[in-house]
Amino acid sequence: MNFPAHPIPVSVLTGFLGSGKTTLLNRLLKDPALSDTAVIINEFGDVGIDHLLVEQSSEGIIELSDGCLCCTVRGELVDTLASLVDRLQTGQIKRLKRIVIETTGLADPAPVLHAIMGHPVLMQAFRVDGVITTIDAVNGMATLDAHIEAVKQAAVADRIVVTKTDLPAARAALGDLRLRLSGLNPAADVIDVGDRRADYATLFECGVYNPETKSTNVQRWLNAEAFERREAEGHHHHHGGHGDHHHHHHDVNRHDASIRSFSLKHDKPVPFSTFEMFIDLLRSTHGEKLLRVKGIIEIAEDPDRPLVIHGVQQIFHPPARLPAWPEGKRETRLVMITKDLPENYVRQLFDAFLGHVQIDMPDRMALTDNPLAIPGRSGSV
Ligand SMILES: Nc1nc2c(ncn2[C@@H]2O[C@H](COP(=O)(O)OP(=O)(O)OP(=O)(O)O)[C@@H](O)[C@H]2O)c(=O)[nH]1
Repeated sequence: MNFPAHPIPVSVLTGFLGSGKTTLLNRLLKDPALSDTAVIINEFGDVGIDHLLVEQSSEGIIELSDGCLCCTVRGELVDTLASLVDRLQTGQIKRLKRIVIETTGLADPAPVLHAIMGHPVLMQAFRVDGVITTIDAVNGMATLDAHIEAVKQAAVADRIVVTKTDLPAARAALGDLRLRLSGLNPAADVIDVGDRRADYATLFECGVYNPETKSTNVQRWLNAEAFERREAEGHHHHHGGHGDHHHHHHDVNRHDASIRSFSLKHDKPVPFSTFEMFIDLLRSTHGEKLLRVKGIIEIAEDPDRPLVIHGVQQIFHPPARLPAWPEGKRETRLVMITKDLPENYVRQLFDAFLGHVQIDMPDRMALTDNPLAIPGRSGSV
């Protein structure tokens, strides 16, 4: 199989049943920037596939009137992606600039990301650009309360689009919903569907590196600053006398207690093997709890070219190198969204590996020899 000159970006559009995925996508597809885009409806054989697009795609892949391509998944997502590459190579498809995969409302987006990130062949042809999640402003709070899938969809997103904000019933809940979403996932840009920013430029090109233009945008991809801002605000609430607001914040987030989002920093170069051991240990012991991990790492052996890591549960993209450090500080930064895995636990493990010795934590040697020595390993985390 010959691969496209540059990996084709894949965007995953997710969101609970009826939250407005198809409505948003149909609007976006009118933008000429999304011409030569293939749309895959990820059916998973359950419910609610979108009739409009499916009807149009009875041949599997067709040209839409605006020049977009559209296909539907009838079998495995992997087969569909592989066949797209085939058709590109045999000239059946002339150009394919992007793929958008719309998941069903009940799906956990992780398996969709795994289909690309974890496949040795596909990951050379495609790159995960980002996850866009729609949340309905009217029903969003109740949906998040009742369905952990909806919470996960919001937690793994790079962009969250709040839909149905035009409805009068949305107004009362909007403030709390936005607060809750930024509590779940501080790094995701939360955009109102009626906002001019709910467009191609904001929702796509979320990746850290665009091989076509050779441009990097770490700030936009990692958005570690959002965690720092939140930490600063949390501190302010504790000490600044804004007790009511703080209480309110907790109240809004009380249902999401199992989800944690936090950032880790380190200001010295890290030997590659040390960092690798840290990630390997974390994913082998708690992989399914790592909803999303992104990071930029200063590796001791090659400190001028930062290592980029990107994981969804146990599956990590093969680590990539950026040609140089982006603007701003040179330091290791990781952002993590976890489920049932406390921040303190991960932080202590990180510190143990990176050499901050703590009295009540086994050091790196002890942890590598015996992972059972990690506090919480036996299920208490
Ligand atoms: N007023 C209003 N209605 C919307 C908006 N977005 C979607 N809807 C309506 O909500 C309903 C569901 O929208 P869809 O776009 O089909 O939602 P979906 O997430 O694709 O739904 P499933 O594929 O069933 O999961 C439709 O009746 C839409 O017209 C919005 O921003 N405002």
